[in-house]
Amino acid sequence: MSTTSSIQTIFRDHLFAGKSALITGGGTGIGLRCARELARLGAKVVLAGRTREKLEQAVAGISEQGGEAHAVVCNIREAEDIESGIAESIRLMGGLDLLVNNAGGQFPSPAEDIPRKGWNAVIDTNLTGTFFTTQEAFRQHMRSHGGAVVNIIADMWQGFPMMAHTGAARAGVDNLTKTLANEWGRHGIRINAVAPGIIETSGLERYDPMVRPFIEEAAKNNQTRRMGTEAEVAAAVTFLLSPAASYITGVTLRVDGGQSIFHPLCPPQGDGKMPVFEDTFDRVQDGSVP
Ligand SMILES: CCCCC/C=C/C(=O)SCCNC(=O)CCNC(=O)[C@H](O)C(C)(C)COP(=O)(O)OP(=O)(O)OC[C@H]1O[C@@H](n2cnc3c(N)ncnc32)[C@H](O)[C@@H]1OP(=O)(O)O
Ligand SMILES: NC(=O)C1=CN([C@@H]2O[C@H](COP(=O)(O)OP(=O)(O)OC[C@H]3O[C@@H](n4cnc5c(N)ncnc54)[C@H](OP(=O)(O)O)[C@@H]3O)[C@@H](O)[C@H]2O)C=CC1
Repeated sequence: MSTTSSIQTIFRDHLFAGKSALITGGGTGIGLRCARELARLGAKVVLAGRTREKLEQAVAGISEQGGEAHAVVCNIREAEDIESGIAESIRLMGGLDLLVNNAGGQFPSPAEDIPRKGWNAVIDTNLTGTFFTTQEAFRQHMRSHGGAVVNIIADMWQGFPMMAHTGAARAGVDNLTKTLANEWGRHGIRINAVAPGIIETSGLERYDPMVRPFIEEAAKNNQTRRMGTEAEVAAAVTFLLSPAASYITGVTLRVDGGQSIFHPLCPPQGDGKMPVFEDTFDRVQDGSVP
């Protein structure tokens, strides 16, 4: 079974024909899933990240299925990388209509133990990197051509215990989403965000395995009683980038099964009756469906 042909999408063929999309952190996980869907719908895509090998593998998968994809090595913690990465993306695709600020990460730690270098790494990636990537996209292309941006943040609405750094950074991006939507609407630019709950991705595997039981327990605290899928996040991103969202800017869409509305008077119960939206490809690969 193929990678892009088997993805679940509710969107029509050629929806993004003629459009150019840059997805940071596009080599893996949520970013790659968004890139696959955008390419499947006709967009040219650039996948940006720090690891060339991962990017090239992802590009090959999309290209095999007839999508147009390119890899751009770019560390969003480095100003020069952002400037040259955006320029290279525009050169490769002939424009930059859509930007998904998905690159990010953090490590679990009690607040009292977070070292300054670790704090700075997380803020530089998730807040500062997101801001300057967006600013550079604006300066080099979107100011004169318009566009649509989606920022990926997180469920930090009640704070983010054990991840104070990323909670602060993502709350900053939520606010930036509103500021930039106000400042740049006059240039024909829409800016929205998606706040995932706990999503089963390659990213979770990068944490110490000792953390996994806590993540699995936490993932039951929503009305679906499970983790979300990459397809469920990508569907929200694709919608916000699409013309169907042409009257939506400055909002954050929560894709968390209701995790962020947890209420102690009515905690989630039962086995989870809501159907999942996912790619059969993922389960075929891991052997869980025949
Ligand atoms: C209930 C759970 C919900 C979870 C919801 C969210 C899930 C996700 O977002 S998963 C997707 C993202 N993936 C990740 O977050 C995992 C990857 N994380 C990282 O790569 C790191 O944590 C990073 C964000 C700090 C980036 O690392 P890197 O670029 O490699 O940065 P440095 O090596 O320069 O590290 C700088 C500095 O950061 C401190 N540090 C890094 N990791 C840890 C750690 N595990 N524990 C404590 N401190 C850490 C440390 O100070 C590092 O400096 P040095 O000690 O000099 O290396
Ligand atoms: N999975 C989840 O439960 C949740 C995830 N999120 C967020 O969603 C986004 C995607 O995560 P997910 O797909 O799960 O995990 P991944 O770890 O698979 O994705 C993160 C991507 O970001 C890239 N990246 C990290 N740092 C940088 C950097 N400095 N410059 C450029 N690229 C970078 C990584 O590639 P490389 O290391 O090669 O650069 C990787 O491709 C992240 O922002 C994550 O924090 C939010 C809430 C929940």
